[in-house]
Amino acid sequence: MSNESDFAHARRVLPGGVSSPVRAFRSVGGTPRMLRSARGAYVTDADGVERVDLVASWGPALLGHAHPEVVAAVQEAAARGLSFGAPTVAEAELADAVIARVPFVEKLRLVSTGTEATMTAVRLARGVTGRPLVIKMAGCYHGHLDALLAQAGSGVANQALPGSAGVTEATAAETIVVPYDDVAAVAAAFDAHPGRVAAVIVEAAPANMGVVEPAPGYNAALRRLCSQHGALLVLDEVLTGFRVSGAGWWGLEGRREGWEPDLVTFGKVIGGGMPVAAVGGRASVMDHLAPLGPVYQAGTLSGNPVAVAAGLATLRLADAAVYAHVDRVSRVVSDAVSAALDAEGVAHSVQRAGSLFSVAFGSWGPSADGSRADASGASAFAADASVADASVAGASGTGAHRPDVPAGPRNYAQVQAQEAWRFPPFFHAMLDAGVALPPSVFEAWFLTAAHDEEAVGRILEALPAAARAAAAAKPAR
Ligand SMILES: Cc1ncc(COP(=O)(O)O)c(C=O)c1O
Ligand SMILES: NCC(=O)CCC(=O)O
Repeated sequence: MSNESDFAHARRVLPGGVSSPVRAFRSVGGTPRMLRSARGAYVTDADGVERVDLVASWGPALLGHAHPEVVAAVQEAAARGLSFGAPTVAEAELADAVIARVPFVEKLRLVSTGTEATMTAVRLARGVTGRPLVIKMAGCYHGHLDALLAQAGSGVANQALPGSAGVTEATAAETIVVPYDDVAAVAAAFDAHPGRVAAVIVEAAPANMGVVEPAPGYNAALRRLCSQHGALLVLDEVLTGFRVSGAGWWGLEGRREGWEPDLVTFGKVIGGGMPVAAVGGRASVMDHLAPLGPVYQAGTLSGNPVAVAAGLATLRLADAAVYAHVDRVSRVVSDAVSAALDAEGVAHSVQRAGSLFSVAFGSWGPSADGSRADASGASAFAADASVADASVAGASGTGAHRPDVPAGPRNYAQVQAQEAWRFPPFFHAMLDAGVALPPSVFEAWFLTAAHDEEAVGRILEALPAAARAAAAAKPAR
């Protein structure tokens, strides 16, 4: 067993040697490390090399890998049977746990992957409204369903694909893609298709084109536009849900601002490392799902008892101290990344949204009017002010001021224009020094409750050499 021989084996029998493209080292080069085990903040590869892990299974491992109490819950559930194909009380308990944290959710449908959750949300929105079209934002990833693969960020960004082969023109035509952070573009899309938009779907805080923190009032403006036009707002919290706070990104923003989506999707942390995801919302919307309503949705392994046990145990353990710790170590690591890059004169932006962060390479200065660099963004917020004016009384307006919007790329086009070629040498220097980052500049870095002083110390030690490698990088010719 070794990384090289195991990956050669995998490549013979799995396309690209992987079960999901983001795991391949396409954009950073080299051979993916074949993992043998994971515990706490560490992963061990087939060569027996242990590294500090900042992938965290792409988000689910909020508590760290193989938390003993989660593993015990899984073992106990497995001993009672792996799958029943019949309802269990644990599913209702998991729904209770979600509803307690995210009170606008009255009912939940459990599925196995985030993709299924967003697919179900889109079908439900179409079924409820009787309308065909969906508006999504360029650079937002919602899983690999046909309807939402256009300009999808994540692995699609790495492949430099506009979308995916195999998606029919008819399907693509039912998705309207607008730039992120551009309220006017959403308003224009509604105006161009009166009475035909079923839903706007947005990542609660985008983290698949790197992290882009929503500008203050952006999600609220989407809420108002959806209400004005009779469409549903689908807030995709697959990545942010139960990770950035106990009530996800909505808990950091929507609760304070007083808005709610019509549907919310969860994945990743809700399953604690096992395949659980969900779509939730008000009963009046959710009850359109079969068996109560006409929108069909099903799954042999949906609500799987072993997976649900992992999710329940994870949510029960994810208390305020866990979130405070993850917030703190994320800040320590992201500040250290920035300091290391500054020390080498590498222009960059650390992109933060709650405890999520990523690094974008390049320069983004505030524009002369104090807002930001690109003209399209400035016009977006002039439009947002008019949306606020037209909104229902009591809703919070955002205004055209943007001093609180961080500098850095704010949409997919800006993200893609960065000096992405600085990332591969940075990534490999970290890997060589014993720190595993997500193998793409477009992905968020994930800290966990298990990243203690020692693990964080190892990350900090690795950074100066990685920053030197980024400084020495040259663009491909
Ligand atoms: C915001 C968001 N939505 C949906 C998905 C799809 O989830 P899954 O990979 O479980 O299908 C992801 C996965 O990364 C995601 O980040
Ligand atoms: N941010 C993108 C993902 O988390 C996807 C993970 C995977 O497909 O393995």
